[in-house]
Amino acid sequence: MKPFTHDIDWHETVIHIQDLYKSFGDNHVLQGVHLDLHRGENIVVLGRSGTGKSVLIKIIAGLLKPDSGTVRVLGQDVDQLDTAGLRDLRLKLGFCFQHGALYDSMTVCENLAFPLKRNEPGMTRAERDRRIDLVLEAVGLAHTKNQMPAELSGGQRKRIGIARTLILRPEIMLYDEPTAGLDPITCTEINNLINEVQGRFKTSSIIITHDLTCAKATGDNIAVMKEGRFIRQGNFNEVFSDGDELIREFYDYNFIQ
Ligand SMILES: Nc1ncnc2c1ncn2[C@@H]1O[C@H](COP(=O)(O)OP(=O)(O)OP(=O)(O)O)[C@@H](O)[C@H]1O
Repeated sequence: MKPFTHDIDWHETVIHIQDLYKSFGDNHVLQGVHLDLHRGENIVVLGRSGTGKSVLIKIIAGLLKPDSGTVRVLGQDVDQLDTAGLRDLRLKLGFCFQHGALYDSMTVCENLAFPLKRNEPGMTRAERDRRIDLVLEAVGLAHTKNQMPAELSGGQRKRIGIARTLILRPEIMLYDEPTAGLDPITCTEINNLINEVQGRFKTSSIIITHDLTCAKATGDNIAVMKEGRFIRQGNFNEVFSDGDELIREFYDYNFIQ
């Protein structure tokens, strides 16, 4: 299990979700979700395909409206925010998409400069270069600065994707299947990087995954979603205690290190 992270501030909740419901017609996707993410904490959300993990993330980012319930992010009720408020909030949320979402026609450096130019137009070139060097060093890929994404391995692309998210200094990281499609050694490297980011940048994170090894390595807490709600929450050992029939299915399709 992940060693206890001492930097978690259990008194400060950065995401508070209560009694969250969301349906699409007869498809009742979220049916009473509760979740508290504390400052500095990594929560892993485990759930099979189609259980509503992406819908939950979209509601947190204000991209989808819930039918009912409370969604408070960094002290603000998301459904009370106007367009400008939502834009400001989203700048504090760092999305790490499954496929890295890099621009293939730009170098690594240009990929990292792009969000800065768009969101921090007043920044000088020297400041931008410093910020780029810092995040590249943080993900261990300073030497790839002038390379094209096509020249990188899958694991390196993931790392650059994480660097590009970090460059805007988000308070909360949202990782969508960070280890999907990677070999076991690269998975371990990405899990370690997620923990390094947590320690170094003091981010709080929601990590969506099907990968139990990733859950065990990165989660301070694990929340297991089934049929629209979290059926188990706690640290890895609490959630995956022996003989729990409800979550046994996760062991059936995972190899756990
Ligand atoms: N905009 C939408 N309109 C209608 N139905 C939607 C919409 N978005 C999601 N759904 C439905 O909500 C359910 C949950 O989808 P969601 O994408 O959140 O699943 P998931 O848990 O993220 O799955 P996966 O692990 O495969 O990404 C699915 O049945 C999906 O069809």
